[in-house]
Amino acid sequence: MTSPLKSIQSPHELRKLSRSELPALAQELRQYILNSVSSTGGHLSSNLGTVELTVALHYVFNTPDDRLIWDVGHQSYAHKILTGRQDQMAGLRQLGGISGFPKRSESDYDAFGTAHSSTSISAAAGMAYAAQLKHEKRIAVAIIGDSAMTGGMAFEAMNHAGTNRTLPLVVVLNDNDMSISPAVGALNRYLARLISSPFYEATKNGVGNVLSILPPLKEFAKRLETQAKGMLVPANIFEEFGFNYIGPIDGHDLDSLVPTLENIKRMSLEGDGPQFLHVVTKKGKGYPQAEEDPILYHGPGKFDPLVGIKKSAPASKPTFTQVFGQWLCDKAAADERLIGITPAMCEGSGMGNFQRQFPTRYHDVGIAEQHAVTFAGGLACEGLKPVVAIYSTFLQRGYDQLIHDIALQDLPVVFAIDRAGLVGADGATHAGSFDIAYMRCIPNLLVMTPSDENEMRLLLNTAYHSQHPSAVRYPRGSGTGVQITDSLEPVPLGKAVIRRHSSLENAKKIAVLAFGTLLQQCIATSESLDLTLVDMRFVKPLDEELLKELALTHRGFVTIEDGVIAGGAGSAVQEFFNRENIQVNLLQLGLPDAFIDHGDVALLMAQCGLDQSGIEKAIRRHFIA
Ligand SMILES: Cc1ncc(C[n+]2csc(CCOP(=O)(O)OP(=O)(O)O)c2C)c(N)n1
Ligand SMILES: CC(=O)[C@@H](O)[C@H](O)COP(=O)(O)O
Ligand SMILES: [Mg+2]
Repeated sequence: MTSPLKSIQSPHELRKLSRSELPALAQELRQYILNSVSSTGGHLSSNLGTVELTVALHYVFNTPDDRLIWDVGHQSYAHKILTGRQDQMAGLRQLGGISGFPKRSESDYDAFGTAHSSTSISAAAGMAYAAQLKHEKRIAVAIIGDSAMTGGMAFEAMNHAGTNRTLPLVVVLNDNDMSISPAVGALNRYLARLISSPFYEATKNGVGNVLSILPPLKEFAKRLETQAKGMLVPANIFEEFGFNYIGPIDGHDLDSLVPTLENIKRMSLEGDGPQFLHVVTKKGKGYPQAEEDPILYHGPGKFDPLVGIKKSAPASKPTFTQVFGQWLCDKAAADERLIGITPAMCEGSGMGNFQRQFPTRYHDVGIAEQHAVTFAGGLACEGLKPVVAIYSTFLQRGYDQLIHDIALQDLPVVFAIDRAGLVGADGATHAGSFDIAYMRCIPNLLVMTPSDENEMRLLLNTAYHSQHPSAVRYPRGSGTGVQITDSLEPVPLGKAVIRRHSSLENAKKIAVLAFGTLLQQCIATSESLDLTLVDMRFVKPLDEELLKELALTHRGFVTIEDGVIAGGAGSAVQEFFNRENIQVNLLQLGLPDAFIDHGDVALLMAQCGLDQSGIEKAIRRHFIA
């Protein structure tokens, strides 16, 4: 039997199929995704849940002329497979392979690069406005998840777009009642009410049933399939924002999806203004283990699909995230003022145990980093001790709040910044490359860079005991396996630690000033080249006394950090020496002024010259050659 999927190298082939052939294609596509992702790792449950929706969207809309913008984009594998990248899925998220998110440089069908949540409606609105202005008959479609809708940007976009009564914009809300964790917030409750309406109950058994619950409103028959609900019940929030709300409909039923989307397309082209389709899907659909546990299967590594993910024995070396989670619980047990906050990254930030042990002091605020930061500020004003656990890349979303609401008011909020440095498979959109540079320029904010997981715990204590806003940044993945203290005591603020003294004569001594875990990559080199090795611990405040002392006896300095060189810790050291009018020969090592794509972290760091041999080569080239 021919494989419909194999014959599809673009949506043009897809659109030649009859509607009755689509369910078989969807089933094959789902199996292909399961087989592919289980062998490469990647985002799974969200992709299994959007198979039919993706087929229907490319079947109905004239892509790539009609634009599809996938919010977050972690659910875009079916889209990638249907748009000519089926054979590239084997290289998903690997060095030189395709991205795990839509990427404009990868395909004409990837209308907008996504990965950070809640941007799709803004981008689609821009494209719709452009089509309107240029009198082009094209529609921009944003596909956004129920949790991504909790990102304020989504409503900023709807507020703006909703006033344009002829805008060719379509928003498809993919409502699976899940974020990575269970969905949270008032919006989630509101959506649940919309779904619990009799209208949806009826449509679950086919659109025809809808007629059975509606009075014989002949004059509306023409539009029943699409907006019956809006005619019969009070306007809902999306209609109040100026969108024509349709649904909710079953997001796995192609016999509902296709005709409804065809009607929406027609209304949009007829100038009926912004349309909002609410579809209900199941995260993990079609793979029982993922349906059962969509959290575990949100972003799995490689696994045997016949068996499912096997709970692995605890690793010999805990991850930085796990060490943070343990510290958080220990600190919370010792201090009832501690409040733990996550913007929708509970598991990823290691807060599962804290949530279970301290439910009243745990806040998952949804995908709302701006709110998370300022909410913490409010708590701090009232004498509580908020700890915001946040990925480096996602803190970028709350940058003004960090400056304006926290640092400017010198509020003692702790920022536990995970995924600092390169993150690997998620690539440039998720790299924590910029946090040292973007934080060290902020007055009052203390910036700490632990060199291992034990140091992280000590610096978290130091941050917690500080009267100022404080950030501790640490990388994704395992620590060094160092013995971890159970201390809850701080270390002296701003004090660096000399890990090794050079035995060379003063005129030949070189000091490596390590900020963070790259210190580990410098140990062997400092031995082989007889260097002084300093664990700087603090980017702000710098250990200025130590720097002055070292400048008296060392002919050269190397700074090293897993953040961008531009404006990073090395620049702080250079600025200090300049301010003190101390002439030094300083080599700054760190990430280049570039976006670093996805791939194995070790390979990427080697490419950046930040592995052991690269570091040694740079030092030799600068000081010894
Ligand atoms: C600004 C931002 N914060 C957090 C994340 C991490 N993140 C990725 S997917 C996801 C949940 C998305 O939920 P939803 O939009 O409902 O899509 P689903 O996974 O349910 O398909 C989160 C929190 C992100 N990508 N961007
Ligand atoms: C799509 C998204 O933003 C998250 O799922 C992210 O990929 C999680 O990253 P970690 O795997 O590092 O927790
Ligand atoms: Mg969801």
